[in-house]
Amino acid sequence: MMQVRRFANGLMVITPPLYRDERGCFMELSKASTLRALGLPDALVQSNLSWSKYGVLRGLHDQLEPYAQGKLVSVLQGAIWDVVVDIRPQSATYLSWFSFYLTAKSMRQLWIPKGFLHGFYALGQDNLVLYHTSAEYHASHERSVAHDSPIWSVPWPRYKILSAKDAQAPHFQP
Ligand SMILES: Cc1cn([C@H]2C[C@H](O)[C@@H](COP(=O)(O)OP(=O)(O)O[C@H]3O[C@@H](C)C(=O)[C@@H](O)[C@H]3O)O2)c(=O)[nH]c1=O
Repeated sequence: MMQVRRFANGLMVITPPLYRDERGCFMELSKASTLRALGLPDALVQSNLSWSKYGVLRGLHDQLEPYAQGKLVSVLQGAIWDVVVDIRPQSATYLSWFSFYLTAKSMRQLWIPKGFLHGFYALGQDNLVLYHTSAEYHASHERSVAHDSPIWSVPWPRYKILSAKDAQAPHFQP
């Protein structure tokens, strides 16, 4: 049975059923009718895969309207500490942050609705992250925000490897 844990309005951790047999196991990662039943957009129009070594911090990112993206995040190998910040001005949890351990072993998926900044810290040696998005990537609309903003004070590990873009990212202006 699928398990769903809901957090800030729309944010959820989904654990799809895992079918084991003598060969190994099987699971559905993304299915239109399941997404619809959960109230999520049933068209996830882009799939992305990133590989990160230990200590890589990607984020915090979002994409601006009209290309804002919901993201369904799964970890295929290794483990990440996933962090999201609610930047929906009308939300009861505006500017609050939430974090989740996602591992290949647990196969928990995180659904991040539009209106959240997203980032993660790679915990294993090899960390493969697959995520499906509800809108396509548009370089002109992507945004990087400083991960270490005093607004949310996320306790990131000290050791971190950032892209040049993320290292220079401006602080979020509420
Ligand atoms: C995200 C993305 C990047 N790219 C390109 C741009 C660049 O040359 C290269 C690496 O891009 P980035 O440095 O932005 O990759 P990365 O730092 O992994 O960006 C990702 O971070 C996580 C936290 C998210 O939430 C994603 O939405 C995305 O923003 O890949 C695409 O072609 N399509 C895409 O959808």
